[in-house]
Amino acid sequence: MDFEFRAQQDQVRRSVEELFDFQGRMIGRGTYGKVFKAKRKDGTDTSDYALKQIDATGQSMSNSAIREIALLRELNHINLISLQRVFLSHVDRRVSLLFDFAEHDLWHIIKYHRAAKASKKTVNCAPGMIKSILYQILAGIHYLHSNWVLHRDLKPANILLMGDGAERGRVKIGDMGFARLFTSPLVPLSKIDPVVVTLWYRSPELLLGSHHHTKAIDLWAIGCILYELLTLEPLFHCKQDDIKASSPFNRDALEKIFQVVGYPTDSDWPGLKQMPEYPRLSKEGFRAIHYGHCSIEQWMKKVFPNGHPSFSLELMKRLLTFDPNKRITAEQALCDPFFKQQPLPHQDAFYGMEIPYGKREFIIEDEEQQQQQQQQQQQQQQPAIQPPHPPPVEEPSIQITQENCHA
Ligand SMILES: Cc1ccc(-n2nc(C(C)(C)C)cc2NC(=O)NCCCNC(=O)OC(C)(C)C)cc1
Repeated sequence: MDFEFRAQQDQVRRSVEELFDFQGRMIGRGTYGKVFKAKRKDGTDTSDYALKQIDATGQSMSNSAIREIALLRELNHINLISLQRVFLSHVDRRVSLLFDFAEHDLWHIIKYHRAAKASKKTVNCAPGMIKSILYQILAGIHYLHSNWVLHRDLKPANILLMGDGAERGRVKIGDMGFARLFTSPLVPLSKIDPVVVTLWYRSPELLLGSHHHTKAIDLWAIGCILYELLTLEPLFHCKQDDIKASSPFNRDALEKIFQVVGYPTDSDWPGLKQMPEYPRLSKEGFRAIHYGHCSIEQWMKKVFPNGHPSFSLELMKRLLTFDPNKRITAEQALCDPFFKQQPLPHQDAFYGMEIPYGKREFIIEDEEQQQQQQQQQQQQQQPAIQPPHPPPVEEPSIQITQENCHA
């Protein structure tokens, strides 16, 4: 080791604590460690950052930190969260990753609209909001897939949206990892932590034991997210299976999928009979005749008898296609006529509307205050009335450019 060089480096290297203010501003946590809302101390820039502190004590933690750094430093797309800096502290063996900060995410946005719907409060959303969000998710996933990176865990909590500022209403796809149970089991996990291992976005091939993660698995999840944005209900809402579920087969999730999409015929999905868990389907009593009348058309007609401006049945059917080999790709989806119809997908998903969603709340560490925080969150189920925002600056909507859409 070049001790002189090391000593010299230690002199100039500024620790993350010296450069950033983040104490007491925890906004997320998981098995990896914690996420703080951070701001530069020297005021050179006033923007907020998400500081992810990984306790790289265990071997697995440092491996995942290395994987996250190695992956993210290779990726660069406006619809993916970006890694700004890495801080290694030898003293406390801690790795700190600095990301751009996203004020909102689809888990909180959907939760807000569900609470508003339940309390009969109307919330005015811009008509093109869902189309813009869907387009931006597809653009980010298309970039990932063209770099042979799969997401594997797309769900609302991993779809972040930038708040007011230069990137207002821009989708940033992230991966928040697994949640760790800190709080008392009193409050159901799905109420306090958006990041829950859930089966709701899992494709039929995974539920039937496929061992290969493919790009098609991400597109299935996008189909489920689109449905949930439109109806505020998860499409395949099944009981939260315990995380340690041994076999991938989940009867509740498959039942839900068949009720909505129908039961796949041999011509729909020639590979069905080869799926590892296929024998369990007939063993557990699943029969095609039970779902004869079920189809997405019939299901969506029930949900939207008069149709919906931000909904394309064709695109949803192509996303929720049983056979992964027939499922639409992100590239094909970006070229769907839906995105060429008015309203065109705007680069600001919140264009033409005020942002009604609250800001991220700080998580208080110790136990007794935690109870207090949960009670506070329960009371705040009612959407808070937000201060008026200046109307958005006129911006060009996303043009369907060549790089996005290879027709
Ligand atoms: C081990 C590992 C963990 C995460 C990732 N990963 N992968 C991706 C892509 C490929 C989807 C862009 C992104 C990440 N990492 C993250 O998104 N890290 C979290 C970013 C900061 N956290 C954050 O913003 O959290 C709140 C609670 C404020 C929403 C990679 C590897």
